[in-house]
Amino acid sequence: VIDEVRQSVSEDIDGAEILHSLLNAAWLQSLLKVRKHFSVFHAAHLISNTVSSPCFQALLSAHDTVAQKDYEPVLPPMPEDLPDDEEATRIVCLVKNKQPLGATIKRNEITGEIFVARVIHGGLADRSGLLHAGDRIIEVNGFCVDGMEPEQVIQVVAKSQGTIMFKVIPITERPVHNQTMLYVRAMADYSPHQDPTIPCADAGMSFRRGDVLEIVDQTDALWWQAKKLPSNTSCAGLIPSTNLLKRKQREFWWSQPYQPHAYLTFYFLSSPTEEDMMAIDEKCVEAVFKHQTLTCTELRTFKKSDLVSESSFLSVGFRRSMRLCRRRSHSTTQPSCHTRCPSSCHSALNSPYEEVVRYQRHPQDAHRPIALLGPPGVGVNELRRRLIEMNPNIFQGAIPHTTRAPKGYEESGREYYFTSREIFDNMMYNNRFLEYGENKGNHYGTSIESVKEVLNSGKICVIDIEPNAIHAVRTHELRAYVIYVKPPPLERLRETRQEAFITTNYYVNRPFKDEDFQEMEESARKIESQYCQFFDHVIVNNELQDSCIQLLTAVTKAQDEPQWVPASWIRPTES
Ligand SMILES: Nc1ncnc2c1ncn2[C@@H]1O[C@H](COP(=O)(O)OP(=O)(O)OP(=O)(O)O)[C@@H](O)[C@H]1O
Repeated sequence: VIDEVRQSVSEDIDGAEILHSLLNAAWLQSLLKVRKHFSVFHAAHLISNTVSSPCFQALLSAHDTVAQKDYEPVLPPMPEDLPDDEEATRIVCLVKNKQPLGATIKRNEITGEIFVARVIHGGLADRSGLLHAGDRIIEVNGFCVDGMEPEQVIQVVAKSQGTIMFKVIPITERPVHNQTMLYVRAMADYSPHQDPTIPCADAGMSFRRGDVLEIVDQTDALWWQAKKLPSNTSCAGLIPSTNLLKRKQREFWWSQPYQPHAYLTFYFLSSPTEEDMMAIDEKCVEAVFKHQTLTCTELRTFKKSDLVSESSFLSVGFRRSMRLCRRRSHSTTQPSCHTRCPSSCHSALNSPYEEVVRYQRHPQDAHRPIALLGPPGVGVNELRRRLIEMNPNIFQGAIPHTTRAPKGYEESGREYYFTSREIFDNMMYNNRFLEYGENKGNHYGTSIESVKEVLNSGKICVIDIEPNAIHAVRTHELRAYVIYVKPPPLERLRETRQEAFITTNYYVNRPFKDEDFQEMEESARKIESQYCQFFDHVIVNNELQDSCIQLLTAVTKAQDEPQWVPASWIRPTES
């Protein structure tokens, strides 16, 4: 066609005539017919495919469900007697349901006016988007609130049924919300009802060391808003900011007799400093309802019967002398077993919140080492031994270093790495030991390299550590998963340990005595009070078989499922 037209143009023939004959050409008419049929068929085919797709069906069904729903209660009509300067006021109707309203109020002590002090993230007020911190409340359900006590205003709100109507003068300049996503692990306990400085205890959120918190609002420099994870509530609670909590800890620490780790267990909070007064001397009242849920775990991959297999294996890292070094450090006030403290550990110790991120080990990455700890005699080594024995192709201990001479049957790199005192000291000064100690004049230690050696071979390294070596394994370099083995109640210890033997300094181990159990419990209490925030998992070693299954489950999860880990492991800030 193009050729024909081109020819006609060059021959200077009447264009209209050509166009007429072209459009009437039989071939063009047929072509147009085919095209028409094709496009109708194609569109119909496309539509029928789309409509019958499961997604579209689900969408239609969702639409029908929503459309059939009656949304109750119907909001009341807008009041007719709105003042002339209606620009300046806003009527906000919120329908009460079982969720918290999520706002605190305060009174200006000079003018007697009532203001919204804080809107809690995720609460009803926040989700409505209609109430903001700084809005002045003039009326609640038709009651003028000026001059009322905040508690009286709350009473009015509490008594109202169905709908609550607020008449407010909106704040002219709303503060910019600082809502960067931040997850932290609490390094201290906090209870809002024991904190006289919190602006509104009912809006506060308690937490315990080790809890993972999602910080949802940092607008206020002193009081952040957070949710405890895992959470099934949309409404956040007030918690002290890092700086405020640090200050409270410092004040508490100075008010206590000397205790090296007092800051970790503070509950009672001192009175606010002058700087605090400006921001937190607000009279705030609110009722907040909260719920918590727990999740449960399941065993994957291995069968219970696997746990009793009796294959022989090389029992690396179970050396008695190394364990005795530790035992001595428990029984004396002077530690005879020392640990490496990486530079990041000091900042971790000083901060009340540790920033964490969700970390999922990539299948090609090295495994996470498993660090077991517990009070002496609780069964750390029994569990570790059984785990390795069950599958020596997957699990292995780290080979310790020693300065003692090898015995006839021993080989360097099998039972121990036999090293000179000079090399040992060198490694010690260069922070290459996770922990080290002395027994009968000989030195023993577990090196970072020996752990990495196991990991590099593709196996999961399972070590037992002293509690104060936690900081040495919770590093970007090792990324250990820490499991605490806790003794069961005294009664259960007596029942289950009838055949058990305690490791002693003497050649022969002896059966447990009652005072051993009591010492174990006392030691467990101390460990928990200082280190529980660092435990990734806790196993109560009651029935040995159950504990083995729990250990295996935890170890599998540590490798295959996402975990909260310090953010510094993923984006290290220190060299
Ligand atoms: N759940 C249990 N039920 C019965 N006996 C147990 C249980 N757990 C461990 N035992 C026994 O208790 C004794 C002490 O356990 P284990 O040697 O593992 O202690 P440990 O925690 O490694 O302490 P240490 O290093 O100080 O010896 C062993 O005889 C072990 O078989």
